[in-house]
Amino acid sequence: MTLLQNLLDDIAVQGRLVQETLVSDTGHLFEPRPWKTYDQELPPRRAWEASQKIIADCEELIALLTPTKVKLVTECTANNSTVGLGVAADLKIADKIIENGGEATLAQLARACNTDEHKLGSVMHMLCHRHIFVEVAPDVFRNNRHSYELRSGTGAAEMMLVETEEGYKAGLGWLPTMKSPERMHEIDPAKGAFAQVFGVDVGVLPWLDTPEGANLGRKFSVGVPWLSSITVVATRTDLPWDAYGTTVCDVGCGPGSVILDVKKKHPHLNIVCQDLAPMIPVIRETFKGYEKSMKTGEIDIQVHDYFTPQETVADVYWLRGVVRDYEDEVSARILAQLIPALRKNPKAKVLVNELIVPSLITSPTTADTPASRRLPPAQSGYPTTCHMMSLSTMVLMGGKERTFRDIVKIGESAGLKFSKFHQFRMFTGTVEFELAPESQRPSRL
Ligand SMILES: C[S@@+](CC[C@H](N)C(=O)[O-])C[C@H]1O[C@@H](n2cnc3c(N)ncnc32)[C@H](O)[C@@H]1O
Repeated sequence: MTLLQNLLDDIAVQGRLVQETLVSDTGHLFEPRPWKTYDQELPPRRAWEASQKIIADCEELIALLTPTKVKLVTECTANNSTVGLGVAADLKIADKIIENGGEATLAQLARACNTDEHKLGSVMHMLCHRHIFVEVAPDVFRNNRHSYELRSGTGAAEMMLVETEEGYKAGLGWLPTMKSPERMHEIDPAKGAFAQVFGVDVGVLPWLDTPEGANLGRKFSVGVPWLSSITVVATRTDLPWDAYGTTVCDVGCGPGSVILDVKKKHPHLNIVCQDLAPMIPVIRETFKGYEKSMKTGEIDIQVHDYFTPQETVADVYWLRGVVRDYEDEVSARILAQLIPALRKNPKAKVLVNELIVPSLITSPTTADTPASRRLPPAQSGYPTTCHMMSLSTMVLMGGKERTFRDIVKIGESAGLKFSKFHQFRMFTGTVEFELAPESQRPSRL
């Protein structure tokens, strides 16, 4: 069978599976409201897996049915999708449609935005083709499920603007960084694409505190919580939090909001939040209202440098977005610092939560096999989004996004043993480790 036949057949099979699982809950792209199952909760695992296969196969089908020159032109002009989304976010098109009673003509929108009607039309028509907004009659627009999220108050528009403004600009520094003999191997954000383009010698985070960075800082403060909210449902749902024991230690916890969300869903858990001293007031702010739990020890906030031996004995050590900031040997040093505590509780698990960069291997014998059947199971969902996110975080924040195998290698060199991969119904995932037997640990540990 040809690739075309295989793709069409598989899409039909997986499509039936999604329909059978969701029954009458079939979603929409027209109404200005979320599809609860996919946008606010998580679809049943069976439906999610079938959806992933359909997405992978549809992407491959589109590549197959697109002439080469059209494919390349589409890819090299895809930045204009970013340009258009930036326009919609900045001009608050979603709000203007809502304020106009849920529907607006192009002329009304152009007037309300004080801009050129033809230019705005080019953006709106392009976005409608990408299923963000819907054109219900010639030059008459409404919000659909995706554009509705861009309304004020959600944080989505601010996150879009981080990427469509500073992220977009910083992207131009990626290739020069890759070609620079001095900086090509650097993961330090102060030497990365962002710093190159903005002409600074600091990473993006310290830059937020400068007068020039204040506007990005404002967008970050609203947009990043929105971004975190995407992964939080899978974080609290797609790990067997009830099976690990009673104490979770969040190492390098940041504001602590992620682990608080886990605690809310699994109230029996005691949580220990660890970060450096400057973060403690921020963590305390997150846990305002939980003073009683802090008194009983159910919630403990600790100053801890993760480059020093772990003293808190817990059942799970949760590290989210920590190892991505460092080179392999430094990441391994952080994980190895857990060993003294793991020795005291050898059943404890170490959970490394990151973007798990996907791969799509096509060998000569699988050239006609649909993409969905070639996707390895131990990697993030939404592979295309994961790749985009992975590049965008490295462009803006530096660091190193890794594959499943890369992360397992780091764990093993830290004296841990891989125990399980947890595929989240999301573009992040978790690699679970435990203490390796003494004989399998590197001799220095
Ligand atoms: C990328 S953030 C991740 C935060 C959090 N885990 C999350 O997912 O939102 C890394 C965190 O590690 C903290 N950190 C940096 N160096 C540290 C160190 N040596 N010891 C402990 N925490 C550290 C930072 O303050 C920051 O909160």
